[in-house]
Amino acid sequence: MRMTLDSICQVGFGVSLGSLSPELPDIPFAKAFDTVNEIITSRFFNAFWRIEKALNIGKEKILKKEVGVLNSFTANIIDQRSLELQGNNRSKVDLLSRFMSYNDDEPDTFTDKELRDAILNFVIAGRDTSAITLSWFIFCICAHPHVADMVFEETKNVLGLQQSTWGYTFEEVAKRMSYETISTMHYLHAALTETLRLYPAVPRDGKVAAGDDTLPDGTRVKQGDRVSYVPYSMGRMEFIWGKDALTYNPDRWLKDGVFQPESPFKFSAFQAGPRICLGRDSAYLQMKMTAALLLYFFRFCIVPDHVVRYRVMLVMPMANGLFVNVSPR
Ligand code: HEM
Repeated sequence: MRMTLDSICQVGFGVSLGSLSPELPDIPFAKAFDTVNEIITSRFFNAFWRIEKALNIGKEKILKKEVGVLNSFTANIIDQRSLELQGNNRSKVDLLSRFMSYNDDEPDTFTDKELRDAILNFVIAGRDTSAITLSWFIFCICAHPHVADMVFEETKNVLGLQQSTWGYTFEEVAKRMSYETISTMHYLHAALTETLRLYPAVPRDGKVAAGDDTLPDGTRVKQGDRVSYVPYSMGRMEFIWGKDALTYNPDRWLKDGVFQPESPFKFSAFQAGPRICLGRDSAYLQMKMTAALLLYFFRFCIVPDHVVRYRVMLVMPMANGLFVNVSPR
């Protein structure tokens, strides 16, 4: 979570949070973000949240305070960036700067509130999803150590490294990674995709019908009806994936060693259609770089008796975290 938070803050709005620095500092923004996420999810199970909100009591009181922390964090970034842009400092290439540059051509294209929502949207879209997927990936390779060995071999071959990892630093290996080298790591791509099939970071996604419609199977939907699709269930259905639907098998995605994508209407972890995840390629890039580095240098093994369970939220984290023993290769 710290790594993906630092990464999305840098790419999204050019801010270096440093939450992954060696002392692992408490970041108030990250804490507030988690609390807000959790309380908003709990509203689904609490019929009285509107009353609590009106009276400013219980969790709703905490929510109000933590939303204040998020708002002042984002307001500071927007103010700072406005000053830089007024001073004609256009060196930043982050997403927020790009949104704000639209206001140059047409003032007020985006209000500060819309910019704030864009920032938070990128954090929620980019932080938990990739971090959770990497946790489930480590879980899967612990259960299937031959997959970790295959990723090690692929990383070694694609990046031109030696069998023995001792001669290299993390930085040296990371520097050999580029769009080109990463895009030829087909086995790792398959192993991550297989993880998302069985453990989709967004396990269920709800929609509200904008108008009356009929689904392909003839089901009538009225305007305002809620419809959900459930990638978690779809990823485990035998009639979609075959008899071995419950088996973790990256090879199902490969033909002659080359990754074969499936229709997003079959593999729905990133949604499908015009509103498909905008960050999919960026997520794969980040997850592949991280996974390749980790599996090149280390072996992972789940701590004996540690119970791994999912937790039902908007995303699908592990209820008790993932405790692993890590040893050098
Ligand atoms: C494993 C990682 C990821 C998964 C599984 C994932 C999944 C999804 C899903 C299911 C949606 C559709 C949500 C909905 O409309 O109901 C979505 C939308 C979106 N995602 Fe991702 N995502 C991931 C990573 C990222 C990253 C890293 C970013 C940003 C850099 C990102 C940016 C977005 C954005 C902006 C949307 C909204 C697109 C739109 O509404 O047009 N995602 N993602």
